[in-house]
Amino acid sequence: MADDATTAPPPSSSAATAPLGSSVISLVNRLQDIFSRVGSQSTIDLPQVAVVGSQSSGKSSVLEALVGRDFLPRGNDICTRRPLVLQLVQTKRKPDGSEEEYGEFLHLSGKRFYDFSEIRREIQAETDREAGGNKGVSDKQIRLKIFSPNVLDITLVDLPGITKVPVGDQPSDIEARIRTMIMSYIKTPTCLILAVTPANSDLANSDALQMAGVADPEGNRTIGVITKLDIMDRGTDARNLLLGKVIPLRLGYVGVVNRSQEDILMNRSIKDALVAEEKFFRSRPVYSGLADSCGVPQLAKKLNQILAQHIKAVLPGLRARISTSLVAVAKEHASYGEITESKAGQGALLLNILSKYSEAFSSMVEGKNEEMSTSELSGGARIHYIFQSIFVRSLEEVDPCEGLTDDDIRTAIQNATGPKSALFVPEVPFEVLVRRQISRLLDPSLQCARFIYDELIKISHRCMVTELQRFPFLRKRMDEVIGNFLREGLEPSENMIGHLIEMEMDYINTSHPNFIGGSKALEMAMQHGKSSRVLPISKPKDGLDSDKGSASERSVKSRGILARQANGVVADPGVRVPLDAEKVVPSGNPSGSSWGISSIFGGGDSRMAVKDNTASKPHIEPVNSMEQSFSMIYLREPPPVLRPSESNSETETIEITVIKLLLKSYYDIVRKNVEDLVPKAIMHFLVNNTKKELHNVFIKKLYRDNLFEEMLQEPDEIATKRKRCRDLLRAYQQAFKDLEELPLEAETVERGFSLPDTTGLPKIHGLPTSSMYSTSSSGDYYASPKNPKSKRSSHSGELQSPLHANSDSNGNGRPFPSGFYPAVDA
Ligand SMILES: Nc1nc2c(ncn2[C@@H]2O[C@H](COP(=O)(O)OP(=O)(O)OP(=O)(O)O)[C@@H](O)[C@H]2O)c(=O)[nH]1
Repeated sequence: MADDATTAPPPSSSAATAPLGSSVISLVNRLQDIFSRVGSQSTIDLPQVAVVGSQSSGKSSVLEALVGRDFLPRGNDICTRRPLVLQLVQTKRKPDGSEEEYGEFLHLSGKRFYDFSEIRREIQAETDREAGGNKGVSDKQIRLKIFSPNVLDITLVDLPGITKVPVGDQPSDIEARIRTMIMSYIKTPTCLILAVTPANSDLANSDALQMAGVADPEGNRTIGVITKLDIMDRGTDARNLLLGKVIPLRLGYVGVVNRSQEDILMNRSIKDALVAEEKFFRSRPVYSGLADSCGVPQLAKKLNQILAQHIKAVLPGLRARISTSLVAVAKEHASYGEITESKAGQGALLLNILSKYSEAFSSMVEGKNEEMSTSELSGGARIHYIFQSIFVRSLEEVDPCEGLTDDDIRTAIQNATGPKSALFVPEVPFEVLVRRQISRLLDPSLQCARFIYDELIKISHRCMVTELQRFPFLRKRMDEVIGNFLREGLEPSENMIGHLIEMEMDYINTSHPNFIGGSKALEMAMQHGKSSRVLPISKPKDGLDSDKGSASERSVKSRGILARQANGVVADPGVRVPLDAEKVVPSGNPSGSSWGISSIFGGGDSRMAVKDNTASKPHIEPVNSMEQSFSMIYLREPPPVLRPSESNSETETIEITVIKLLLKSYYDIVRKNVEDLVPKAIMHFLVNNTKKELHNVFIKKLYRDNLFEEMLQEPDEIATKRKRCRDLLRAYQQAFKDLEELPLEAETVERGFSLPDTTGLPKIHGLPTSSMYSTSSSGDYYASPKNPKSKRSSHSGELQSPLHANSDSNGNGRPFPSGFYPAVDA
């Protein structure tokens, strides 16, 4: 009975010899514990095991013996005709300690098979459904899961045997088909190959070894299994085969004796079969000294060692992963900081945050931020970009005469002369027009300040994002304070910009050394006029409007460029103004010492010269006034809206050109000033002032005893996160420590020692490892059990499976459920 078994002495040596389940299960369980503690779903992927061999070589029997269950259809007439993928899934023991083992097919998902003979029947039925009832073979898998707390999460694959001659419904190329199917499984580098060859056939003709040799030429994952040692020809034995003297195999061979067809018919249990197997080897002196190559438990041990080796190989990767996560969790934990209860502590914390924030703000503006982006411009670099690439460039692109048509200029000129016919190109229209153009600089300058303000707001949002996550109230208050402060800083910058533009508009400094001056402008306009007469189609380089160039051709070659016609009256083309402008206008610059509008045209002297000349201007009479009429003369009504004369005299063209030249020249001076001073004003009043004063402002507004509590208030969510993070951190630290110890354990398993603490099994001694997968052993597999007639060995049911652990996770010996391993009274 089950209880008897718990107290029973160690089982017979065959059952106790490092069963595949026990030692590796313990390792895997510890790993899974580690993963579950850190909340990770990941686990290690164990390699799958596939059995290959020719038909009826005993593949299913080997697999069954390893699993310890009767559930596969076996027999001379019953073949494996579809790949059976058998997934062993470890389940948790129930809280009351009882356990449940069952099978479930993928094609009947949800239906649990607690009776394993029913599983066998379903495999047969499902095979027939797909492959037909007459020996047909299909590569469509049957997927079966066995759930048990005593198994390892491992996948075993039972494959159809290789046949040469088609029988029943089998196609003519049956051999090639089966080989392709087998190869698709065993070529996977993580597949362990059990190459099964019956001892009563020639090893040199072994299909299993031939295929395994192709799939695994290095022999790193192939174990040779020799079955049917019991039915070899009398006088022959498999000693040389097992020693690898016939065909050497890196991982060696294991000879097994499975149940014969007769045993199956007589319902001989696996357990009895294993006992019989042990007896067989013990009774054959020829196999003495080959302990590690004989018997199903030895095969299980070999697999054990390979799995342990595999686990050991993946451990460094797992450790690296845990270590990476550990660092990330530690960082996150640090970001939540510690809870500060005392007033003094809170004050210090707040002060620290405010100072750090102000420093971070300055660093970002100055480009000294440690976490500077390499993918885009940020902080101060964006400010520079706004000044230079947006503001300055946009101003440079502005045409000083934009929005000013020749008509506008003409109107301005005519308006400025008032009721008189002006004698000169007046300064007034220039001033009016230049002011109008300067005023256009105000908007982009204010806009520039706004842009910088926006940038500073953005910078402020990027400061201490992670650190302030835990203090959303403080963050909100800080955002308010800095927002207000920046707005306050924007005002003086905008005022300053307003003043700068007003200053420029208020005093038009025509004595500026870079200003072209009236005389020069006139000279250039004259040259321009001349050249446009010579080359009427050529466009002036300076981009000045030359559309009146051809008009000047039509007009009289008046030299009286400074003389004005009456508004709206077409001058007599025959009348000449005997004024040589070149004489009037000095070619050099006007004396720089003379300030004021009057100096546009080169100072008092030239002005006088103009006056003198204009004094000799002849009286201009309209042509029609010469006609005498005796009838009443009616004047036509003046129109309500008067436009300037449409006449395009050369004089006017030159005047317009002069005005444009003056405008452009002066506008350039102002533009340079604005380009220079606006960024300076913004930097001074907004940017630098914020940098300098931010910390003080924070202290003034936020550092108040009565506000500490409120501002350092953490949302519940942060407290929860901190706690979760702390727990996780501890779990990771423990996991990391545990993982450091595991390779030693894996090594123990690999060497064939059972684990001292969890398996509850007797130790198997003396299994030196000569190579990676070496299984050479001096352990005496055949050592007689001390008490062969123990209660446990008297179970008439199936023997404890080598793939099953015989202990629970606490290391206490625990029998398998009586349902599966029924105990029969001795
Ligand atoms: N005497 C004896 N019979 C064995 C041994 N191994 C297998 N048999 C018998 O050989 C027959 C075929 O065994 P299976 O385990 O079904 O062989 P298989 O390789 O799975 O067969 P297929 O799936 O048809 O390829 C069965 O009757 C088994 O009882 C053995 O070691 N000794």
